[in-house]
Amino acid sequence: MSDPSLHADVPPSLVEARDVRVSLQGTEILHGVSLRASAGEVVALMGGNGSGKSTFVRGIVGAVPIASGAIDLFGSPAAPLTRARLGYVPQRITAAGGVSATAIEVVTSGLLGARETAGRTGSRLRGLVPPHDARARARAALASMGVEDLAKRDVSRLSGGQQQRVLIARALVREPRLLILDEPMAGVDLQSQVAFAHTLGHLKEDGVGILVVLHELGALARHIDRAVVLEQGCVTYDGVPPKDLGVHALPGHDHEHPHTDPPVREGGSLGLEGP
Ligand SMILES: Nc1ncnc2c1ncn2[C@@H]1O[C@H](COP(=O)(O)OP(=O)(O)OP(=O)(O)O)[C@@H](O)[C@H]1O
Repeated sequence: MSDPSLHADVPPSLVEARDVRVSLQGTEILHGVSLRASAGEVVALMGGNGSGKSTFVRGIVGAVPIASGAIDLFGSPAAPLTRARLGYVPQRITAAGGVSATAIEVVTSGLLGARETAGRTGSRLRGLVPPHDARARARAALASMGVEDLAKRDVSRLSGGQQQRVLIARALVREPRLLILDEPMAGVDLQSQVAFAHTLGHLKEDGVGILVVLHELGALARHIDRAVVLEQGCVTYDGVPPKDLGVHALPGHDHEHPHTDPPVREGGSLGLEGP
């Protein structure tokens, strides 16, 4: 990494990926992707289906190996210990996985393995048992997602959108400095999206860095500082988020269905620049 003192105006990054390549089953999926997010910054990772968004965030969290390049988390090379400090909500998984568990149990489980649990510094049990205030923290996390009333419900019987909110609460309960969300709004109704946008605003004010995979900026638009667009495993845009545009404006989008979005501009421009 370059000497930060040489760039005093650039805030230190919570995540910095440089020239990341990932191959899956013999095919290179990411062809040198770079991205950074700093404290208090919300970065939207956008792009058409199959452009590599999930593969990239899975590379950051260590779910797929990177073939080359580098990923720093909290200023150090990514490693299991540094990865344990981030909050991650993967794309479209069911909360319970067939196991019967209440929403509050699912959220409390987010505190297991966390290295920064309050009150247990130095304990051999640190990270292996939930902290004493786990249930109160889990309830607060559920409340921040507007689903406190679901605390005692079996997650396997919740709707997809409700499960998604419980999973976001599970990531939030660790109070991570960096939150990585893969399409958190998928299957979530508009009212809940607006509630989550408020939560996101508070997290941002608290200095949390957020990397969020989105197809549309939607309810989160006003909190997004920067958009990074992937196309076929390459970054084709990194800058000011587009206003009122979503994946329809991206070059990789399949334009078979009718809609009223502005056309993609000629000459390699993505039509994503601000107004
Ligand atoms: N385990 C895997 N093995 C082989 N190829 C894979 C695997 N996972 C993903 N891919 C391929 O990698 C490419 C990128 O997939 P990825 O899921 O990262 O895209 P995405 O941008 O997240 O798409 P979407 O918007 O549909 O979620 C696709 O061509 C996909 O088929």
